Amino acid sequence: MTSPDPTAPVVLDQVSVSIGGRPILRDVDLTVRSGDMVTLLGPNGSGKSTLVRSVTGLLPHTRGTVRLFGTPIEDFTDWRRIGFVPQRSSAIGGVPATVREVVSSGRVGRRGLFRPTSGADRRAVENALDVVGLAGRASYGISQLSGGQQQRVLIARALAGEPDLLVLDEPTAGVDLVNQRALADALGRLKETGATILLVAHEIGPMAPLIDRSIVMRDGLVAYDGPPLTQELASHTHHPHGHDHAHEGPSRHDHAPHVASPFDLDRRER
Ligand SMILES: Nc1ncnc2c1ncn2[C@@H]1O[C@H](COP(=O)(O)OP(=O)(O)OP(=O)(O)O)[C@@H](O)[C@H]1O
Repeated sequence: MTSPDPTAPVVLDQVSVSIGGRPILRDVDLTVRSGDMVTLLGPNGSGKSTLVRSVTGLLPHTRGTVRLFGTPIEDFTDWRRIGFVPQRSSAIGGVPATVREVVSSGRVGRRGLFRPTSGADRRAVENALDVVGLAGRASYGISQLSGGQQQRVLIARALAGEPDLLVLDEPTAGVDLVNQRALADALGRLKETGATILLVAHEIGPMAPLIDRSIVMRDGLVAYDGPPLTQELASHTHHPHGHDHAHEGPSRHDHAPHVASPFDLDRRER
């Protein structure tokens, strides 16, 4: 379900990505429209993380065009508009910082590196901590938190930047229902501000009512692009031909536990 709008938050036009000469994404066409929450589903290794890493500028594409808000990614500089929550990683536990410090680092793009924090910065940080339910733990060291709480810190960090586009890579993997509900709440509130959300997800759970559209990846191709799939539909339907494109019905979703990706504190360094 692509839109012709070239200024949409995310537009991929015939995008291919190869890693070490091996094709990982193949001729992907995709548009994420403004204000939509889109879930990216698909089996283990189908290319979901590769796609979001391309969209967030972490991984160069080898062919095609990636546009963010109408600008080819090579020329895109307004990174403060983009928030990214990487796959959960134990690496964050080793960061010697408090919860508030990590969340505040999400404001750097908004205020500039050496500018003093403003009232708006402090409010955004407190609000983000509140939304993920960690206001009471703001002065804790990151390593004192559980894995699910650390994931919420990363989400708060992205929320503090008040992004127009938030990209999350499996934020609910291994996260209990309480944390999943907190995340759904946070995303719902972000969505109300008009933000666009692209979410790689295995567990849809409490986020289901927020979802506008689902995309299913298979072998580096888009196998389905259409109305939201329920967890059940996504796991019981099958596209025998990987090359088949959107609008033909849902695809089988046989996700296995994810491959961890490195924790990237600053994706803007590239
Ligand atoms: N840095 C890398 N070097 C080599 N191969 C890679 C690299 N990153 C990803 N791949 C390969 O690309 C393919 C797609 O991986 P990707 O992580 O994008 O899939 P995914 O759909 O996100 O999977 P998962 O659900 O397990 O996270 C896999 O076969 C993976 O092994």
